[in-house]
Amino acid sequence: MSDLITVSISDSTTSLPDSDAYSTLEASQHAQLLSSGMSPSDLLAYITKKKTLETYRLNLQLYKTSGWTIDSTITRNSVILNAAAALETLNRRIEAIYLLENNIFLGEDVDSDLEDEPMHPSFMLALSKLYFKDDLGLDALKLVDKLITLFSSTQNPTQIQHQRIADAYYLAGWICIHMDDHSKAYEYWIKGSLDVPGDENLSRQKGKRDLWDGSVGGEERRGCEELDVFGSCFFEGFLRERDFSAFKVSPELKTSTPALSLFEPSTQKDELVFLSKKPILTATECSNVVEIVNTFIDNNLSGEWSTVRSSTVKTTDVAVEDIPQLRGWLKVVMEDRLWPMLECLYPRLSDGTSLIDSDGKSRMRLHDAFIVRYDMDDESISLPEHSDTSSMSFTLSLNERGKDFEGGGTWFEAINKEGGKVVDGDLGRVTAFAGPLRHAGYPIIRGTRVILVLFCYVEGFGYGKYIKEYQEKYRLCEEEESKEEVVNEDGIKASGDKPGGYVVYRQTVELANMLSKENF
Ligand SMILES: O=C(O)CCC(=O)C(=O)O
Ligand SMILES: [Fe+2]
Repeated sequence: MSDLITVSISDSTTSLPDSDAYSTLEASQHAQLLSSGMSPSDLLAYITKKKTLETYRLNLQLYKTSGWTIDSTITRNSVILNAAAALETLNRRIEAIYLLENNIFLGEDVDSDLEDEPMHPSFMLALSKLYFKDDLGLDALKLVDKLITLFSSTQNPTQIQHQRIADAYYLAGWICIHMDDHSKAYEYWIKGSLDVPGDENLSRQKGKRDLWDGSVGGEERRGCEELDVFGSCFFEGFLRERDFSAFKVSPELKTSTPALSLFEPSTQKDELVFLSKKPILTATECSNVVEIVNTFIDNNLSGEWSTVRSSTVKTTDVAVEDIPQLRGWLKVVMEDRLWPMLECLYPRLSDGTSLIDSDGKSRMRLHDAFIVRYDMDDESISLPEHSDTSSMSFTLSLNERGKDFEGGGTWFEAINKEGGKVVDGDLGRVTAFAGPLRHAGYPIIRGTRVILVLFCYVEGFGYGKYIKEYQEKYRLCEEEESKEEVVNEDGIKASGDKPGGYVVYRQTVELANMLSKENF
């Protein structure tokens, strides 16, 4: 999960500053640097760094001279915030944190005159973002909670305060997602959307719960009949041994597989990946779904697939929540087939509970669902190694190997110590696995492969603490840092991708935007 914060989702355009802020002297200096061999992107980085340093120095100077007593357009708070933002951009986070915590410029000969005053809310929000980026999730959450409490007691909040509280709720949710506690994240987002009605980010998150949670109504079921939902592939309940091929974590890789920590070892028996022996979706259902997706892309995206994630390779996918015709169908599939399947595959969690609550209802919830397309002609042929933001994930094959494509499948690192293993389900079959496992979309070599991917979580089961404990027990963090990527002679990794690849989901891109908003 650490790539969540370290990956910088920067715009790769290399346009130079506009002419207003750009003197002739600077322009000629830059032209010289370019002609001496500097690349445009290096030049842009150089210019940005120089400007940020200037911003920092200017604000330091304003602070030293109490500039706000002369210039009424600035305030002490804005000076401190601007300076801290510049420090963060300059990769001087410790100084930025110190400045916001103490109102003192570290290493500068200037005293604070604000020592005993309570921290300003804008500092709290900025500081919690910095704590979060610095992997201090608990500190960040504590501060953001304080901010939420503070605002809850504010009468008639201003527009700015409204935005700040919406951001605080939004950030709180992301901190929880990063700590692998989806239930708590949605709690913050739902409460936030009620406290700050109309905030787009918060209502979209609440909208996901309104959409996916709760039993399927009769109306929704009837609407699904066309999709052959009640096809003949139905199992009379699932049996782990009979209906699935199970893949064990290789004994040599157990200590480097924290995903094991989510489950009770005696019932899980080191089996974290399962492939259904029979189709879970009928052939008609699969082709109907693919047709609906293609029609959606044609009608809404001018026939062009795009992506909801950020990756080092070209990826094309679409979120199921955005395709109205598929929503009811997916709900029925989850309730009737996928949740019962998980109950038999993952009978007991590491906290001793099961996937059924005390009322006999499933605790499984959908976090995100995507239709993913790999297409040889479109150069989107694989997905680099990653772990999902989920306790359990599914990939379901919506078209046919041999007929529609060759290659592909889901690669898992932990189930074979010699370069992992590709698990490839045929049409309508499902691969279920523990989300924190390292896996990849293995490259196709012909045609178009279409799959449905689901990220799920268990209501009330925050698994972050189990992962952390496991990592600490086996000191995985240090190992991971020093772990070299194993690359074959042809420069390709066992997972089928090039070295250094990553993939992060839409939520991570949104998160990165949120963290950099208003300079933080
Ligand atoms: O292509 C596959 O089978 C894997 C897809 C996957 O891991 C994902 O979309 O998160
Ligand atoms: Fe994945």
